[in-house]
Amino acid sequence: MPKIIRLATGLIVDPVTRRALIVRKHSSPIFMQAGGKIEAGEAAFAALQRELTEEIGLNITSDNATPLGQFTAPTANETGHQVLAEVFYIEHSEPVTAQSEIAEILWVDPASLPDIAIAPLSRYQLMPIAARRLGLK
Ligand SMILES: Nc1nc2c([nH]c(=O)n2[C@@H]2O[C@H](COP(=O)(O)OP(=O)(O)OP(=O)(O)O)[C@@H](O)[C@H]2O)c(=O)[nH]1
Repeated sequence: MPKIIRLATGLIVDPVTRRALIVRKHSSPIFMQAGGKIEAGEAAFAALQRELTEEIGLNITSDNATPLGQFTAPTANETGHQVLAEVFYIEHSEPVTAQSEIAEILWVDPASLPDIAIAPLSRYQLMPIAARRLGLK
């Protein structure tokens, strides 16, 4: 049976520069959405608030995060497993800073991704949404 990992992730975009944010953790060579696992009994939005503060020092409220719904994709790091992600769209035009578990932050053109390893959820599902919403496609 494939394992399902429940995540809360942010599709964070800068509407001024028309770029989308992806991050890489020290533990992985693959770029992906900021966010992480939803803990038992935790609401998806609360999980995302906790993860974004921990990872990039970004504090979100329900006023600046719009739910996009649930998305599934193969996991980035473990073969044969799936992520089930609750995704929130967040417009943010201020600098963000990588906190302890994050090795790198990248603002990318979602319509023309750089030649780097990017998790399936980001590459095939969320970057196309960002590109459309930013008027790039
Ligand atoms: N955060 C995040 N994780 C993703 C994405 N796509 C994807 O396959 N994953 C996978 O989902 C899992 C999430 O783990 P995580 O390490 O981000 O979660 P976490 O912060 O709660 O980790 P922890 O268990 O070390 O506390 C990893 O296996 C990761 O590779 C994505 O876009 N964002």
